[in-house]
Amino acid sequence: MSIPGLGQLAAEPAASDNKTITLQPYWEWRFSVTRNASVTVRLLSGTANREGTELALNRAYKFSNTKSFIYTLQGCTLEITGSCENRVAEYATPEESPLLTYVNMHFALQEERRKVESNAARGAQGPRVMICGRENSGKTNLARMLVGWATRMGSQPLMANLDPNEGLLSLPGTLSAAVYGTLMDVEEPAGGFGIGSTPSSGPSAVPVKVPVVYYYGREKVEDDVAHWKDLTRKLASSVRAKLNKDKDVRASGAVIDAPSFGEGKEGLDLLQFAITEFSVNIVIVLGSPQLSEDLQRRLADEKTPLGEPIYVVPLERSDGVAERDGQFMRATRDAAIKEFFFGDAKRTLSPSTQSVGFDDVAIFKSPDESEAYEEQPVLEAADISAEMSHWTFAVMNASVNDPPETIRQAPVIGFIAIADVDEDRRRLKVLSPTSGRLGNQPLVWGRWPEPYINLLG
Ligand SMILES: Nc1ncnc2c1ncn2[C@@H]1O[C@H](COP(=O)(O)OP(=O)(O)OP(=O)(O)O)[C@@H](O)[C@H]1O
Repeated sequence: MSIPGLGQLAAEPAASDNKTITLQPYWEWRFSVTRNASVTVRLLSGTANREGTELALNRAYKFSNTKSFIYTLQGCTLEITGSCENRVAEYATPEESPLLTYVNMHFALQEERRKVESNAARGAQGPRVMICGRENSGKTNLARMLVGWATRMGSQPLMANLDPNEGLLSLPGTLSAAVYGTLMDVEEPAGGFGIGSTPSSGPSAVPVKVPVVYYYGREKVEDDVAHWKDLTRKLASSVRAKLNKDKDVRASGAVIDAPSFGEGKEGLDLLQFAITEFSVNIVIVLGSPQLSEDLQRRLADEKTPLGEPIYVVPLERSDGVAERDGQFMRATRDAAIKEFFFGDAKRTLSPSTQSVGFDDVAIFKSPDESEAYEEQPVLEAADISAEMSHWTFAVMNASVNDPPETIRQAPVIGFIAIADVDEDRRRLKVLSPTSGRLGNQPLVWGRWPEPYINLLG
């Protein structure tokens, strides 16, 4: 797709020296940096944002293993140090940038929030917005921008992620939600579940957000639709409880990042299911006219439980959205898991390593695929084996004596990893963010993400 006015600057394969670039309002500096490289960005003048969060003047921000962009609404000068593919996206006027439509959307939402503020004590709710679109349409980015901008204006929206492929303040393979009453982290807005939910040994520059997390343990919604629907229902109910309990959050509403479904009937059914569960009243569709039309048709006569109509708003997909191949996604997952246990350059964590007897833990897994097709899959006790080495396990907020379905749908307290299995001595080496005993909590062994890294190696 070509956008009129977009200066097609050739991508620079690698810039290994310092350079200074000046961006006009609504221009973007797009960059892609590999796992083994890093790039440092410093804002020298003007204002600049990454996702919804402003960069501080003269502070060095370091990025690695990411494809992203820094944009400016007022114009800025950036100093770039390091090696990465990058380019400047120029627009002759702000109207030609998709960002302007996103900013306008934000102001429309802010206006809705302002309107309900005075009635929030009587149950009025701010907008519940779901962002839909195909793969790589920029959904997650837009969700983060809308939440970041709202936070900056004093709102406290909830953000929820229904796409198990990427974790929000959590590990991949989960569905989660959290209130954003404060800033996101410019360098890694996705990180933090381990730090937020467990005592950490390092200080955090950005206030901690404690998410509610459910464990799906698979990559795609299609892998186990019934389970995804159960967890989506659970997450929606947690979100509802939060909106009911806190009037500031209620006035701010929620932003929900939907999974990328195809345009077929099943995808539409699942989107409609999530829209109903979360009482969504604004559906943003990024770059997919067919999906917008189909949703518009389906939702035309629907109302939320508060009696509101459901609006479908088609928005343009930015041509800057980057393709991320399997290798890149795997590196991102590895980094998220490693960061959960060990922290990052800014916050080093010291996980504990415990030796635990086979009989002191209760591990559950879903039955094999073949059985799962026959009937609704439930959990079954798993025999401990060397195969479990290097996998992560969800620690569930349930008792080992609870029925399997209760365990499977319980909220997650945290994660542990099995570093080593000694079958002869019947002992496990367990890596945990905290030093407390594992206790009576059941552990669930998902099927994804697979262990790619040796966490102790
Ligand atoms: N304007 C842009 N310039 C450069 N990179 C961008 C831009 N917009 C988004 N990206 C990057 O493109 C990638 C995909 O974007 P994003 O995750 O928002 O898409 P998505 O639709 O949520 O993807 P998924 O298919 O995983 O659901 C991300 O790495 C994101 O940072």
